[in-house]
Amino acid sequence: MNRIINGRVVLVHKRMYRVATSYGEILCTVSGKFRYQVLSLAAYPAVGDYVELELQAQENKGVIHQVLPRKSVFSRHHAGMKTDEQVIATNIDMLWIVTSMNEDFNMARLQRYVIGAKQSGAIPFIVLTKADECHDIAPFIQSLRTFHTMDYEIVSAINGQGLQRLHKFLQEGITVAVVGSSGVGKSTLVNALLQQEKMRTSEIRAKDAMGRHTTTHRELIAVGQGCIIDTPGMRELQLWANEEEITTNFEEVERLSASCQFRDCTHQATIKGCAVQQAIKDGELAETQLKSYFKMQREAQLQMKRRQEQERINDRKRNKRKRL
Ligand SMILES: Nc1nc2c(ncn2[C@@H]2O[C@H](COP(=O)(O)OP(=O)(O)OP(=O)(O)O)[C@@H](O)[C@H]2O)c(=O)[nH]1
Ligand SMILES: [Zn+2]
Repeated sequence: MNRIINGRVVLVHKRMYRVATSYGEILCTVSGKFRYQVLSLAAYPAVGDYVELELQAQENKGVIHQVLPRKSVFSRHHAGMKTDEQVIATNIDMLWIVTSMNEDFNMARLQRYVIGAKQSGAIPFIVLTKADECHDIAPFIQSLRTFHTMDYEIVSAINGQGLQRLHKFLQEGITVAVVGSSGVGKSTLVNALLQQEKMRTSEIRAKDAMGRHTTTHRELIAVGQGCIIDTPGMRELQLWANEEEITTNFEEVERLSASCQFRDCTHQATIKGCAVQQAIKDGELAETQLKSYFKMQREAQLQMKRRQEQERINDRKRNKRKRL
């Protein structure tokens, strides 16, 4: 009987998984039984997952038997396809939504990431990059007012601005996923954080199955006391079909809620001091816009519930098979 151990997935490459364990990094596949029992692509191991694996007699090889329940999931969906969920990172505490302060800055895209982040169960945080090249940061900060409840940091990987403050988030047991469009500076930022620790990044950056360094695949790396998951730039982060409309309404309601009397205001008609309801009375906001906002929130909750239900079904199936 081979030894069964726990580990955490640090890199996924095709159907190979690199897993960090107390025995070092083990290159794994999933067991035949896992493949047979798995109900959706989203249930396969993803970066950040804690897994149970069986060490093979052959050195540094293993077989994954089980993915342990996920505490948070950042995923991307394809419009019109219910089951097509692509898991980007799991078990994350904080999501750094990275965007550069230049012509690539795109509010609609940023909002999509914020909505996705809120859905994931991790705390969203905005990182504005390339401060060294930006002559006027004011308009970018101004745009962020939309997300009144969210914190942000202005950084530069070139002159080191803001890096120390980001580094402080990397406490023991904390996992941060870095997301954002291609070219905004995610990998450069992660490298800069590592360099601040005076570590040789070449040794830390994960290698693929052939031993080559790779930047095209997601990876989890130890930084400070915590972990960072660097994700590849996503060309699009599709959440819902009528996104345009949803994000506009989202922006409106979020902006107005900054003036609500209570920070956790639910914007119902019966609530005192609600700026959103006031705006409806004043004719500044259409009731349908608020309805659309509520609908989006319900959908997000539903998605969360579906995921939890799926976990339960998977668990039950696994237990049943164990008894057979
Ligand atoms: N001036 C300046 N350039 C930066 C900074 N950070 C990154 N860059 C440049 O921006 C380009 C893209 O940086 P990457 O780190 O590869 O971007 P990424 O977000 O990881 O991109 P993907 O891997 O495609 O998702 C590179 O040419 C970097 O040198 C910064 O703080 N200041
Ligand atoms: Zn309100």
